[in-house]
Amino acid sequence: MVYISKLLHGGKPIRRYLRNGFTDSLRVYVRGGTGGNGLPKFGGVGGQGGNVVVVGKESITLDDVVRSNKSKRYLAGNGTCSSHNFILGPPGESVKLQVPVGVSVFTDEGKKLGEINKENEELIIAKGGPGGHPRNGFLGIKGQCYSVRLDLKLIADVGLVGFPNAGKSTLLKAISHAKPKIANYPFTTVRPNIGIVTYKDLRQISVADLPGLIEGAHVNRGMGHEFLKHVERTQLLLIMADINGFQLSHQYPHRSCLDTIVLLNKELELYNPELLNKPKLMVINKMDSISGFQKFFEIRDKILNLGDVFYEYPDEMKPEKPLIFDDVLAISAKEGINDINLVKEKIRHLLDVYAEAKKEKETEKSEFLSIRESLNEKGPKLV
Ligand SMILES: Nc1nc2c(ncn2[C@@H]2O[C@H](COP(=O)(O)OP(=O)(O)OP(=O)(O)O)[C@@H](O)[C@H]2O)c(=O)[nH]1
Ligand SMILES: [Mg+2]
Repeated sequence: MVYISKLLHGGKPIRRYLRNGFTDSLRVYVRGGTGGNGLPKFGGVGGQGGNVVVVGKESITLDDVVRSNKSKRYLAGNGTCSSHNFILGPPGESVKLQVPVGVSVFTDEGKKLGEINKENEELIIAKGGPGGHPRNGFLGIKGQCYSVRLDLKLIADVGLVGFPNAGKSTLLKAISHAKPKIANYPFTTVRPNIGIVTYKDLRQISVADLPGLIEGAHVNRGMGHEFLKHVERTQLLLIMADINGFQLSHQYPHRSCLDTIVLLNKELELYNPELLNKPKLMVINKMDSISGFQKFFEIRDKILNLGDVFYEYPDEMKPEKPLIFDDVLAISAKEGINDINLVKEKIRHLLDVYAEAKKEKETEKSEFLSIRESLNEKGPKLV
C-alpha cells in the first residue's frame, strides 16, 4: 500500500495531513532535565540533563501528536548525581517528540527555534542543564523550560489564492474528490482544504484551497495573512479572481476583477516578496456570467502586463513588483467541464516544466562543481 502511494506521488508518499484534514498549530510544554549534582569530595561531575528533541515524521499529523500525549507536556530526565560508584553521573534521558514534516517551532515570544523539513530531522527545543562540577559549585543546573508552538505549514503542490467568493472551493471540488463547503458569501472557507487531483496516468498532485484574502489582510483584516504560510512551500500558486470583481459589503467599495488582482499582488508581496517568484497561474472565473468574455478580453493584456496599470492606483494599493503569470485562463468552475480539464492539464504542465528546469539547473551546478574540483586537483587553486 505504502509502495503504491509512493509510486503515485512521484516517489514521495502523500503526507497524511493532506488526506485527513489537520490541526495546523499546537502549543506544548517542554522541559529539559536538571543536571545531576557533582561530588565535591572526589571532584565528581553530575550527569547532564536530558534534552527535549523534535523529530520529523512524514506519516503523522499534529492530531496524532495530541492523541499520543494528551497532557501536552514533554519532560526530559534529570542527570544522575555523581556518587562513589559513578564519579561521572550518567546523563538524563532525552525525550523525543515526533512531529509532522513541515513544522516550525516558536517560543511564546515569537522566537523561532527552528524547523523540520525532512524525515528523521532532529531539533533540540529544550536543552538539559549541565551537571554540577567544580566551576559551578557542584550543583546541577536546571534545564530550559517553556511552552512552545508547533506550527505546521502545508507542503501541498499547488496553493489556491484569491479574494473570497472567487470560486476557489468550487474549483477544488471540480478537480479533486475534496468536498469543501461552497456558498455565495465571503469567508465560506475558514480553514484550508486539501484535494488530491488524480491524472489518467495515476500521477497525483495535492492542491490546498485557502480562506479568501482581502485588501488589508496584512493589517489583519478578514482572515488576515495567517493562512498564507501554507502557500510558502507550495510549488505553484493558482491565483483566482471573479470576472465580476468583489465587494465585501455595501460599506466597502466595489473592486473590479483587475483591482482584486492588483490587491492580491500587494497582499502577497507584503506577506513575503519571495512568493512573487513562484510559478503562477492566473485563473479568471465565472465566465458564464453576462458579458463575461467581453470583460475578460478588456483586461487580459493588462493582467499579463500588470506593472503597466499600477499608475492608475493610489499608493496604498500599489505593489512594488508586478506578479508575472505563466498563463492566464478564463473558466467557469461551476459550468465548464472542458475548463476544468484545461486547468488540470495546465497545473500538471507547469509543475512538470518547472521540475525539469530545476533538475537541469541542479545538474549544471553539479557539473560545474565537478569541473572546478578537477581543475583544483590539477592546477592552481580556484575559489
Ligand atoms: N456563476 C458562477 N458562479 C460560480 C462559479 N464558481 C463558483 N461560483 C459561485 O460562487 C460562490 C462562491 O464560491 P466558492 O467556491 O465558495 O468561493 P471561494 O473562493 O471558495 O470563497 P471563500 O471560501 O469565501 O474564500 C458560490 O455561490 C458558487 O456557486 C462559476 O464558475 N460561475
Ligand atoms: Mg472557499
